[in-house]
Amino acid sequence: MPVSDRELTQMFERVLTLSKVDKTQSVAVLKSDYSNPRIVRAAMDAAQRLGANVYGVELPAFNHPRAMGMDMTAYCGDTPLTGNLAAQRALEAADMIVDTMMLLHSPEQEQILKTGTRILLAVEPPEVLARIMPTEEDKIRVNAAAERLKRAHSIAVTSKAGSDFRATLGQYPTVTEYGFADEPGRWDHWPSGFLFSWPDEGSAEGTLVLDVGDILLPFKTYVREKVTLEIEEGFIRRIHGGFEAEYLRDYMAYFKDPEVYGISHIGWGLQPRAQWTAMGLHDKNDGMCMDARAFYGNFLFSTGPNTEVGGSRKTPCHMDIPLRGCDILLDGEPVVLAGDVVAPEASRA
Ligand SMILES: O=c1ccc(O)c[nH]1
Ligand SMILES: [Fe+2]
Repeated sequence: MPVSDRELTQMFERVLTLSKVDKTQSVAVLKSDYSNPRIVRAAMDAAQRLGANVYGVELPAFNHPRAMGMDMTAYCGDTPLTGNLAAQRALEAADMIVDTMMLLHSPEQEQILKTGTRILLAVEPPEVLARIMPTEEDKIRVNAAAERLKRAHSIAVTSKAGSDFRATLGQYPTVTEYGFADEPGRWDHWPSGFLFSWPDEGSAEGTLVLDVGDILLPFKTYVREKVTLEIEEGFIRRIHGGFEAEYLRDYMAYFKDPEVYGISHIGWGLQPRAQWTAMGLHDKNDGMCMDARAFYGNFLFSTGPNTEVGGSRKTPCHMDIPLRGCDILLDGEPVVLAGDVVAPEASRA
């Protein structure tokens, strides 16, 4: 249901407080032509009400002629910040950035975070921001799961639909998303509530079956007939099934870049307030549908870039694909069984 501007400002005050914004801090609000002006204004007002030094950085929109669709995750890597070193310096000067235009999966985001600046992404509709307000409990649960993922050497994912996927882990860090950026150099996304890492390069193997009801982002579609992905040495080698398989093959082939078939972040959802059904109640241009990435007990895998963790795969095509009903085992020990979180106990809602 609609959220008032006053409520949106109060929500930002809460989330910026969780992000340790106070009168000792400087906050840059990063925006572009397509930013939601209500979110920009609420972030500026809230940061100022918390006593921070606030400033705006506005970048002309970046349009790549080959990008399709309005979802900001559909074309990754180059952003309105790419090549604008003066603006990047202005952003690095801040203690914290509220990003209303999406730097995610860009090398510039990594460079900014390395200076100790915190970044909070906030691009979802205000109604979604309200329904999935971050809490300290979310952070405790996600971090409990991260303690387990950090020490995992292998992941195996199976499902009744026929998924039988494995990879080794350890080459890349564990990334947590709990909805506020409270530590130096931390990136987070409001709303969220999940965690992931990347498979060791070349180690992802097996089959992932998208069953009826699983989700394809940024298409924002629920799968209606099974799609089977065959993965060898870290890359998707074959995609077969019916219409959705053909659509996915055609979309990925459009980028004419072999790196689009690389497996990107893999992890699982821990947000009970995110709903599998929410995507069906929104238009395709209503944000990027974080409900689908964060819903409790999903197995979220993705394809394409690994720049977020210093990898060299900077391909613009990024698919986020959450599956339901999977078993996820780390070093042979279950964390999710049949789409329900079973361990660690402190991560269960
Ligand atoms: O929060 C996000 C959003 C998109 C993505 O690819 C990862 N995490
Ligand atoms: Fe992703």
